[in-house]
Amino acid sequence: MKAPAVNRELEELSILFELSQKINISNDLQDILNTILDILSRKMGMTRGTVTLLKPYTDDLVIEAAHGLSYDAKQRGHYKLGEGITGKVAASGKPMVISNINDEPRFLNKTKTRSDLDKKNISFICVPIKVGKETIGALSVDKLFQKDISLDEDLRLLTIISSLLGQAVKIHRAINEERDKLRAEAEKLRSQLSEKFNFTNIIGNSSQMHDVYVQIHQASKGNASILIRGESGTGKELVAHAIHYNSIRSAKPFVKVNCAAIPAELIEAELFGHEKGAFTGAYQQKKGKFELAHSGTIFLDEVGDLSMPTQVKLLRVLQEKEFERVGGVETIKTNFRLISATNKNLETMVKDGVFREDLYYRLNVFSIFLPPLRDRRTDILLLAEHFLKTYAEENNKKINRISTPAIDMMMTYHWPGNVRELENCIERAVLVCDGETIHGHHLPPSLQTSTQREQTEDISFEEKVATYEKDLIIDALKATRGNISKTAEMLHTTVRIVGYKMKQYNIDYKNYR
Ligand SMILES: Nc1ncnc2c1ncn2[C@@H]1O[C@H](COP(=O)(O)OP(=O)(O)OP(=O)(O)O)[C@@H](O)[C@H]1O
Repeated sequence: MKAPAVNRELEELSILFELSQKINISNDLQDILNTILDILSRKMGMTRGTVTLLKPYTDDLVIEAAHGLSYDAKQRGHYKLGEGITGKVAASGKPMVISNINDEPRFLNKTKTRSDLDKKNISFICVPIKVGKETIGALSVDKLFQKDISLDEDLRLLTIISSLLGQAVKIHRAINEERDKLRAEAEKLRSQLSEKFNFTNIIGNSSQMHDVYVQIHQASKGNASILIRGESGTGKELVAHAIHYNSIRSAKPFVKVNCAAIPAELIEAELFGHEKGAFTGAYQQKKGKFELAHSGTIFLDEVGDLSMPTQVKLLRVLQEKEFERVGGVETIKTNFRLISATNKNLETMVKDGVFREDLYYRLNVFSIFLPPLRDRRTDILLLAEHFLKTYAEENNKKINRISTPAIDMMMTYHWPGNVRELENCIERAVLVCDGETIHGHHLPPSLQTSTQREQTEDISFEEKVATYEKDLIIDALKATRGNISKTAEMLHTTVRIVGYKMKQYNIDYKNYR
């Protein structure tokens, strides 16, 4: 059998090892503090552990974490520097040990968690938490008073732990300061930019977005046709709006046509209008989008989805600025500005003979590219906080923070559905969150990274392949906004196979619209 002293040393070593590991892997200070107090209680019989920290630039001490204290008791735990034992330790930077708190008049018992009966047998140890020479708080614990056991060993262990804790607080404060600095800097730049360009609803401070702002500014000054490119959900429509509302046409109509959503046989009537009786169901004359956009801007979204015959007609309108309604003979002249957008590779389509080269040049006089969100990660936090504010207000909820682990999950995710997916993700998180902070578990399962999954699940080869297959399909559905034939195209497979796999994995395409 090992001697008690050896046992104690082993126990201390294992505690210190467990703690330093926790500090190494976690960025979440609350998590670290709770773990420390939990280990002290579990392994050393130290109950009611409390970490009290000085609020920066004040002499107020506030309970940051407490083991075995209710929420109300924690709220009562406010001290002034120098007040009570905790306040004295924080003020002097020296530890205090009280073998029996019943004999100690300075013991304030502010949290009111010990009854008089309890107090009889309790010792109290409080050590300062320091960063360098500065004392930033105190760590205290209760221990059952035992006549024959010296408290010196506990004091020594707590002093080591509090120095580890000091390091963790220091790192945490440095990260927060850095983040606040970046946020303030981003806010400053954003307001400078929005003063200059007034694109208040477009969020993003990455260098790529700065290029986009400059291009929007240039585009809105002229009258040339603009082609906006980028994956689905990157903000192409937002940019089209910004160009229009910053141009001299801003007081005139902005007319949007989603070329992919209108059936091929109706697109011409939609664009150019029709006369009464032009086809079955044409009960009266109807103006087309080009006519409605007179003096304003027409925005052709998903222009890569236009059929060849419609492309020919569109080309004529762009060249001559005139057209006839379907079934009509009168030539209508309009003055519009054209902005179009696509997530397709038009150059390849031209090469493949499915998109007219002359139309391509007409559309692409000035092009603006919106980079995918995964290529401008510095915008993720800014966008997430913007959406958090919007949806918290909309849902009357007081959520004002996103936890560090949740931020890490968002920063490492690849966002196949881009900003739209991030927006949906935050909207959902706000709905399911019932506190003041968005945590990792409020985010959708797709944000759990594959490494996290591998760590938690010991799964077979077949299951891994199935997970990969499922992820591929879901990513493609997000990128195509739930369009099955485009998903099949993107994955170089058939609609039948996608349909079969969706059934197999219980995936509903409607969730990605
Ligand atoms: N930079 C941004 N700042 C704020 N919101 C954004 C930004 N980019 C996109 N969004 C929001 O994300 C959603 C999708 O944006 P939008 O519809 O403009 O994308 P899109 O590229 O036109 O997508 P699609 O190609 O699928 O039509 C919208 O709700 C939009 O407001």
